[in-house]
Order: sequence, then C-alpha cells, then structure tokens
Amino acid sequence: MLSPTPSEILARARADLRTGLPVAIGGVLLASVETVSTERLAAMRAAGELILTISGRRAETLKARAYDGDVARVAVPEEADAAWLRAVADPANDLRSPMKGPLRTLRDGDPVPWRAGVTLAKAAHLLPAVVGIVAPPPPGITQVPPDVTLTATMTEVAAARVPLAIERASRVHVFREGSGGEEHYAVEIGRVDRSAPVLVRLHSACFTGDVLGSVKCDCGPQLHAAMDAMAAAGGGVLLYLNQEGRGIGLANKMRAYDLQDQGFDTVEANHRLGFEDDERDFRLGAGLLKRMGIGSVRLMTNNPRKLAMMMAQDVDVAERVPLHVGRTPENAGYLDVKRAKSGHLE
Ligand SMILES: Nc1nc2c(ncn2[C@@H]2O[C@H](COP(=O)(O)OP(=O)(O)OP(=O)(O)O)[C@@H](O)[C@H]2O)c(=O)[nH]1
Ligand SMILES: [Zn+2]
Repeated sequence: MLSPTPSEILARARADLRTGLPVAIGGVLLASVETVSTERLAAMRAAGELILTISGRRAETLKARAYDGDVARVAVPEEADAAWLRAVADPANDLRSPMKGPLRTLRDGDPVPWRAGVTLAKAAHLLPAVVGIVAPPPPGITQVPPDVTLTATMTEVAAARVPLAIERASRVHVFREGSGGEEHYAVEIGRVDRSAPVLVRLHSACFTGDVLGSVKCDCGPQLHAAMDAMAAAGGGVLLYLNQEGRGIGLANKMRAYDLQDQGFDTVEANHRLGFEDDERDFRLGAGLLKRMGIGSVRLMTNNPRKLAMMMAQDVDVAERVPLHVGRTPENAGYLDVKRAKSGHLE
C-alpha cells in the first residue's frame, strides 16, 4: 500500500498548517490564521468567499454568536486583511484596541469541516482559528477526511538505563504518538514492584517551571518532590508527558502568560485565547501505564481529573498522594485559582 493512511494524513495536515499551507477537508480549503501568508490569503479570496472559524470560547470573548456551539464561523468583510483576521484570533491586543464592529457569524452551511480545522490547529499548537473557502481541493493539497479523529496510538521507540542522582537504578522509556504527535517519556525510578500499587506521577511538561525554575507555577518543585518520594519509597514511575501548557503548547502558553500580565487568571487567559481551561488528554497516561504492566497506582496529584481519568481507563487508584510543594508569592494566585475553578484538592 503506497497511499497515505489516515494517521499519516493527519501528520501531514498538522505540518501543513504550521507551514502556512492550506489543507482540504470535506469540500473546504482552509489554512491557519496564525501562519497563512498575505499572498495565500489573496489567492483563496480570489477563489471564493473567505470564512474565518474561531472556537466557541474565543467567540464568547468577542461576544459573537456561536451557532455551531464549540466553533463559530465568521463572515470575513471584503476590506478585512490578514491583520484583521489575526486580531480576531489573537487576544494579545484585545484591551489595547477593542474589536471594531460586531462579527457576523454564519448559521447556514456545514460546520463539520471547519470544526475539524480548528481541532487540527489546536493539535498543531497554533492559535485555534482557521480561514478558508468552500472549494474543491487543488492538486498537491493534503486531503483530510472530515470525520478523522486524533487518537494517540503510542509506540515504544527506545529505552535505556539512566543512573539518576536520586536513584542509580533508573530507566527512561521513550514513546511516540502516531499522527505526527508528541513523544512522551516514562521514567522508572528504582525497582518497580508491580504486585503492589505503584507510586506514580503524571507530570505535564512545563519548560518554564521544570527547566528554567520559574516561580510562576509549582511544576518544578512538584517534579522533584515526586522523584524524591519515588526514590525514598524504593521505586516509582514518573510519566513525563509533553503536554506543555496544559496541552496548548509553549507559544500559546506564553500568549496566556502575557494575558495574565494584563490581569486575567490562568483559566480566563486560556478561554480568551480560544482554548478550554485544560486541553490535555489524560487517557494517554493511563494507556502508557497499562503498556508498562501497571494496573494499580498510588497517584501523586491534586487534580481530580487525573484521578477520574485513571479510573475511567481501568487503572485502579489505590491511593491519592497529595503533592503540595513550591508555593511562592508569585504562584499563590495561580494555585488558588486551580483550587477555586479547576477543583484541585487539598
Ligand atoms: N495554559 C497554561 N498552562 C500552564 C500555566 N501554568 C502552568 N501550566 C501548565 O500546566 C501544566 C501543569 O500540569 P500538572 O503539573 O500536571 O498540574 P495539575 O494539572 O495542576 O495537576 P497536579 O499537579 O497533578 O495536581 C503544565 O503543562 C504547565 O506547562 C498557565 O498559566 N497556563
Ligand atoms: Zn509550570
């Protein structure tokens, strides 16, 4: 078989959107608002009527009616240029230059391909906004079936012994998602006894906290406290999931941080950008644990969604181990919002 599989098509579509290339989905030709060039926009406009699609969250911020629920299709005015599109999609300047004129959102027509486009833009870690036209696919353009779903099939790529300062007997396993997704890591610390519940931490990547030691969040101290606890307990498994910024990617997380400096909290900032509070898929962690032969865990977390997802995926949570470390004057507000709005446990 030489033609691309659905998963290969998805990998290509993500890369195309990041590059600025349009993709074809169910009779629609669409590109990412963030990466599309002025020239390509002009070419699309010459071939049809431009439609911008934003997420329901972004529409809410802009007070635009989202007839399609989780997405809203917006008619692009004739005089609107790339900067206009960008201003609708990107909240960076919402406060400095409030949106001019009400947005006209569409009720007729099929939202399915547009919704798939926004899903792909999110998967590509771009702003969740696409622009395009109703048109047949030109030659050479990636054609995505509108009903494709992003499922993370995980393959173990490699594993090796890595002696850690806290525990010499440690191993790092690297897994790779299908469909051009991320790589995720599992760190086995010490000797993991699978006949009893295993001490486990599902850690989401935080470049700023884990690597730079940012005090704006608690990620770095949580990471190190979890590893120390595993070493002290004689064994444990740290899953290091590349779901930076709760799944929105580092560029979008920095956009969210900029909004936080404008006075919005961590949840509001995500919403203004057009994302849900949390875009992570926690099924991933449970899937990796099962792959590693772990069926029962003592889970180090304060996040009730992680507990619920473990149980929904048939991984028994024998105990929740709270993980409260690294509170600073700079992250106290952030931690309080997680308790108040995201249901984080004491
Ligand atoms: N979008 C966004 N992501 C953030 C922000 N601050 C931290 N993060 C990300 O949030 C994630 C933190 O994940 P976790 O350590 O799993 O935290 P948690 O969901 O609160 O769960 P527990 O720590 O297990 O209680 C990382 O991916 C960080 O990059 C923020 O203000 N906005
Ligand atoms: Zn962090």
